[in-house]
Amino acid sequence: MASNEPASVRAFREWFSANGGSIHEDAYFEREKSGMGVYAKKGISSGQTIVSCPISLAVTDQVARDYLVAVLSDPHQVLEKWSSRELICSYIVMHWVSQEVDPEENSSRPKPLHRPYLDILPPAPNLKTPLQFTDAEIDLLKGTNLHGAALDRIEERSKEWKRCLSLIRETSQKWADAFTWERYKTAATYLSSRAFPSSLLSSSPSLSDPNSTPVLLPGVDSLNHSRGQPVSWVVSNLSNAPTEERLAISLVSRADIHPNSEILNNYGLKSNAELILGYGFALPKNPEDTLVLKLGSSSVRHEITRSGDGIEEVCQELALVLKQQLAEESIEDWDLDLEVLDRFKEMMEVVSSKLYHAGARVEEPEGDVQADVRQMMLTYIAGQLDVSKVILQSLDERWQKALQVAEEQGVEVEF
Ligand SMILES: C[S@@+](CC[C@H](N)C(=O)[O-])C[C@H]1O[C@@H](n2cnc3c(N)ncnc32)[C@H](O)[C@@H]1O
Repeated sequence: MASNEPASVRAFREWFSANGGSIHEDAYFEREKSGMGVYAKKGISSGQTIVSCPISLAVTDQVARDYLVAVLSDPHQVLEKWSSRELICSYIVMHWVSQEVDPEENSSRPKPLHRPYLDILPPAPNLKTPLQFTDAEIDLLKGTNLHGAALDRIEERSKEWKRCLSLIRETSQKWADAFTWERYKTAATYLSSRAFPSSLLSSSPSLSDPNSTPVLLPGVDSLNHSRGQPVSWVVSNLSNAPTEERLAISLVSRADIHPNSEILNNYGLKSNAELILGYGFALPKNPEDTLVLKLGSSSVRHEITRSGDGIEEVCQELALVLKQQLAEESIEDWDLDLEVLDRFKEMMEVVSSKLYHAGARVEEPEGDVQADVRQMMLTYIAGQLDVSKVILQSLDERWQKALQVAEEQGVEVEF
């Protein structure tokens, strides 16, 4: 219960409410493997606000830029080119850097503002996205879509870190020494696993605005995810003054919450690949899983769903490729269909075999591989295999139909 909450949570609550935030009186934080979970002391009925964060407490790119402009030497032109992620990650890392290198209370430099918030976030060893994977863990993903995506993610973040580091170094070598890759990865993981789109802060909150930037909302981001959990976002005015600073974003539960049960959020419909890359967890039998297929050197990316959406598009692309290869030669439609299905099936046999091999490697209890990462990968690979079975089954059904068409035209197909 609240009185048994860790000291960091008590400090967070104090800071949060002193700055206009509020947490439902029957909600309490409990330490768990991934960080914190939020639970209900008593039943909480649908329609109640669970947590409300003033927009003035949000970590936005503007907050990050203002701080960096104040502490760095001559940053203006360079900061203009930084992405929202670079700004926010650097702002987060500077909390640890300034505490370590510049700890005196009376230092004239401005202090970053979100220390009590960062103190309740999961420590680096609890984070499990590919940014934290060991080389052995990354290697286990070979043969899956996630392998390339994980390597790309690491390379992108590493480039960002180096860019940020070089500006920090111009101000202080000591700061640069403390602005480590490990810390940047932790900040980037906080952002990928906890950020909300800035479009949520507008008067008509939306989760899908392409121009939106990532924003951290202390307290609101403390809830774990449950697929389909009914919640809503409400932008409200904390006082009568209609200024931006007085606005707050609240998470409202749209389901009754039972005593002692976890209070959950809904992060939206995400595949296990997205969940692993950004959040470091996977859901068993996730209905949002997709298998990504690309034909040869084609740049077209086909995402096949568990219900088989996307298969037809692969067949169409294969048919185009085949027609180009045949050039002037004419081919009956049923013959083209069978040829397409043959090629698709061959491709799927390779894909499935790579997935089976990846699964078998992950099951071997060897190497520098954490048990929870191993389990997460098995869940992911099982989902990939499920989709590949859906595809193979659909190809068989399509094969039968194409044969029937051939027969109706009096053709006997030889194998
Ligand atoms: C926005 S935070 C949620 C609160 C978090 N547990 C904390 O300590 O603050 C997202 C992180 O919580 C964990 N998480 C959320 N939902 C989860 C779920 N359904 N299963 C496993 N881990 C989950 C993951 O580590 C994820 O990166």
